[in-house]
Amino acid sequence: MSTKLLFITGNAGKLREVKSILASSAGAFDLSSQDLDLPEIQGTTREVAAAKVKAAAEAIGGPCITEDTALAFSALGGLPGPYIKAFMGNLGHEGLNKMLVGFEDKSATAICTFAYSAGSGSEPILFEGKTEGKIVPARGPKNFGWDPIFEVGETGRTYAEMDGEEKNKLSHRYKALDLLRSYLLEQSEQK
Ligand SMILES: O=P(O)(O)OP(=O)(O)OP(=O)(O)OC[C@H]1O[C@@H](n2cnc3c(O)ncnc32)[C@H](O)[C@@H]1O
Ligand SMILES: [Mg+2]
Repeated sequence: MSTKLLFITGNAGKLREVKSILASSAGAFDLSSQDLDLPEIQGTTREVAAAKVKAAAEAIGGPCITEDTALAFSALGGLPGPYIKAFMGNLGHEGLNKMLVGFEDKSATAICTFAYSAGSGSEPILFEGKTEGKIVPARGPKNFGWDPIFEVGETGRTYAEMDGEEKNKLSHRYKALDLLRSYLLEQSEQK
């Protein structure tokens, strides 16, 4: 029997990647999604993720998952981190590069935190994936967020320069989702 997964997100790029990453677990998951406007608190990536899935589970009244993406610049002590959406929206690719002018260290960590709640009132469980890289002037198609300015590890390529399959093998999202997938498969075996 397949495990039902309700992914609360308003982000089409996330949903596309989650579907394609889970496609390798043929038939194990029955994924649906819903867009809810949830409050996102201030705090660490873990605090933000836990609060979001709690709010989602209360609104839905049942089990669900949420996902939070952070982009942490080393030179800025981990900022913008969970606030990357506002920085990206207001400053764009060029502005994000300009934030690091004056710093030699352009390294950054992409962090994905999936949060699972078994239902309203139940304690969230978090699954975290990280991919190291550096911030560079935009290269590649501008389809998804800050993909064009994040050059991955030693690959010499930005996320945007990779095809979906390649990004989904090494991305922050893949690593976090793989942990969530293992957890859910174990749970369903125990039933
Ligand atoms: O409804 P939710 O799931 O919260 O979707 P969101 O778009 O609000 O997403 P976040 O709060 O997690 O903010 C993360 C920001 O980073 C962007 N982003 C997320 N994952 C990304 C990825 O893999 N590559 C590039 N940009 C990404 C995303 O578009 C947002 O601007
Ligand atoms: Mg959001």
